Amino acid sequence: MTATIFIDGGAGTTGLEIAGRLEGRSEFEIVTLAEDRRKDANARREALNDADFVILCLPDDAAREAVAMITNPHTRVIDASSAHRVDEDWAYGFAELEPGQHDVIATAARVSNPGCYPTGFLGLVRPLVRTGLVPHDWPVTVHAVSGYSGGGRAMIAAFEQEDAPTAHKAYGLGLAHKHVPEMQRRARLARPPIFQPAVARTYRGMIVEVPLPLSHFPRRPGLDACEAALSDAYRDSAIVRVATANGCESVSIEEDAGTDRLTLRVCGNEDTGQARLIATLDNLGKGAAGAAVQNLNIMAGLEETAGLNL
Ligand SMILES: NC(=O)C1=CN([C@@H]2O[C@H](COP(=O)(O)OP(=O)(O)OC[C@H]3O[C@@H](n4cnc5c(N)ncnc54)[C@H](OP(=O)(O)O)[C@@H]3O)[C@@H](O)[C@H]2O)C=CC1
Ligand SMILES: CC(=O)N[C@@H](CCC(=O)OP(=O)(O)O)C(=O)O
Repeated sequence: MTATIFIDGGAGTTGLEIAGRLEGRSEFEIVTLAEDRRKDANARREALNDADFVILCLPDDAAREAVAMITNPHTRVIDASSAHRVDEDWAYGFAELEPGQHDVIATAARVSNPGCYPTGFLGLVRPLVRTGLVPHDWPVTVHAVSGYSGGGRAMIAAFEQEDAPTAHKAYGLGLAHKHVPEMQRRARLARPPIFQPAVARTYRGMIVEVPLPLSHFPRRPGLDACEAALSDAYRDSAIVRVATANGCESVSIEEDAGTDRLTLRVCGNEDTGQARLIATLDNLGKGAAGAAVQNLNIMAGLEETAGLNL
């Protein structure tokens, strides 16, 4: 049977990426609103309640508004925005993050996609906190650089104008980025991480880095122990990969651009006991549209990686 999908915000950056991944999939039929009706509340309400699956690719407020419009108990929702990422009534849509999370997503009516930065951060940190290699009350820091498509249509337009504003810009300087609560809660850390985001003049891709002074931790884990914990956590995943130490020469922001993968590296200096954990992903891939399609596959009982570019 064909399931109907309504992508609210389907004309935006993430919505178009999702539609591209669903093209040619006979299991799904995408419902689209004409350009002059795509922001019409009545048209949206009807589409939201008629669809088997709704994927929200909207700003946070519009995503909350869309959810409030849904009265059909059979409509299942995937929200790509940050509106519901720490809401306990929503399943967290990062299937590889915790044992059993795949099954939670499979039966959920409401699934919140993780943020792009938290995907890299949590992929690196959560297994190390879970296994006790990193103390849960450690004051973790995270530095990350994103391609400019991470800021949606407005940022794309700004970076693509003739006098593009900059090549590399640090932002979130007030340390109150909206991803911080998600990072803290989903990593199960006692303190909010210090998050230092930046955006670069490349369209897509990102690097997320977490430096760790391993020799200061009670268990003094080596780089090998950290890498082994990550390899073990993702041993069954075709999407999350752990690169071996020979991938520690250098890493580019484009490493996983154009794919739906998440690649993790444990680099650093064994002698000083300092680690540099590095995640690469596409902000529009595993950071948004790839994750949404993965969650849709899981919810629909289909092959998890169908339609993904690995
Ligand atoms: N870009 C990325 O890398 C990532 C994005 N996300 C999240 O996904 C969501 C979408 O982001 P993105 O695709 O980048 O943003 P865009 O700005 O590219 O797209 C948003 C779309 O939503 C439409 N829209 C806005 N308000 C309404 C409304 N009330 N009713 C119907 N449509 C509306 C916009 O139309 P118009 O342009 O005409 O206003 C636009 O087409 C955001 O919550 C974002 O945080 C998550 C992870 C990564
Ligand atoms: C470069 C850039 O501006 N990136 C966005 C995050 C993009 C993203 O992950 O969207 P969500 O917030 O829905 O997760 C930002 O920092 O707000």
